[in-house]
Amino acid sequence: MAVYTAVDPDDLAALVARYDMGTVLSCKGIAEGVENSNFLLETTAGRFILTLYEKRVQEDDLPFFVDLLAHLAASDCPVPAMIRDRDGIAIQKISGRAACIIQFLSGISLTHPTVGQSEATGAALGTMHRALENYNGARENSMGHPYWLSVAQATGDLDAVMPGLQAIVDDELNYLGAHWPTDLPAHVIHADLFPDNVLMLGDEVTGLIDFYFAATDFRAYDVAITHAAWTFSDDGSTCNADLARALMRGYAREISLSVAEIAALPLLARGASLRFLLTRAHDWVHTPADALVTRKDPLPFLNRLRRYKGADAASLFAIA
Ligand SMILES: Nc1ncnc2c1ncn2[C@@H]1O[C@H](COP(=O)(O)OP(=O)(O)O)[C@@H](O)[C@H]1O
Ligand SMILES: N[C@@H](CCOP(=O)(O)O)C(=O)O
Repeated sequence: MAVYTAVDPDDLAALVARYDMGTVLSCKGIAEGVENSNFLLETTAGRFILTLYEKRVQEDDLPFFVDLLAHLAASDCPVPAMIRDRDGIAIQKISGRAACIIQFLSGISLTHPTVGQSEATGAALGTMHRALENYNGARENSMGHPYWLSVAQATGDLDAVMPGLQAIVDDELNYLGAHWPTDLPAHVIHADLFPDNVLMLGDEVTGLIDFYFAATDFRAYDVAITHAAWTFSDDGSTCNADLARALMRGYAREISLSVAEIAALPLLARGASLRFLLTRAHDWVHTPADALVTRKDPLPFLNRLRRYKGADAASLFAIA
């Protein structure tokens, strides 16, 4: 369960009173997620999500996220609104944290997607990218190479996760630093489209959520992240070719990646694997003992990294 910060009932009642959403009936911590504190808030007007922003979300970035979600909703993407109070304010404060009340979307967070769900998600990612091609907003990727370096330089953390991990990560950082592309098509991307951030009913995508890592980066990097997140066994050792083809097929219905983008996918997927390996490794060592959260195992992303380094990695991105 991800609840790092508790909410006082009187403070919550005062917050809800700022909105036209009746009065509080219940507010329960949500089991999924690792980044922010999330609550299912029920009022006499319905269900909402209350999110308190924790360490990796900067308060200054919140207006960008409010605008991004409004842009995507206006482009018919199934994203939740960050709801404004009677004074037009979406970004609030509670328990000393920046917080938002967010539209509740129906659908189920997936753990083990089917081929049909993978294809639908590829298409939803492509539709979202088309909606973002001409979006004016921009945000530097706070989870990009400088962040990777900062985690790798935190003495002892990586070898505390697994002896020898530091050397593997250092080698990979050197390789990716020397070979990372510079001129692929870029715009704001989701950058964390894991199965638990896609709500689905059957094969229909009913919600794309959790945009708090959204940033300006290569669209093909978003495809690589989604590939890494959706198409592997739990331990990260095996890529399921059916899920991978379905994801790529769905995306290709909406966007034709260029030859250069397709060629870059294995390398970008190595970067994606390193990014989640490093954030998970950092959290493995540093998550407070009293936080109500289930830490995520970093090592399945080391296994993905190994798979994407394989000589046949390009075949993992085939469409048919
Ligand atoms: N707008 C929403 N509608 C319905 N459920 C949501 C919504 N936002 C979050 N959730 C639920 O809360 C869980 C955690 O949210 P998420 O944003 O992924 O957390 P974190 O910010 O920690 O990454 C999701 O897996 C989902 O079950
Ligand atoms: N998706 C990332 C970290 C964020 O997880 P979330 O469940 O809070 O969206 C990972 O799996 O490492």
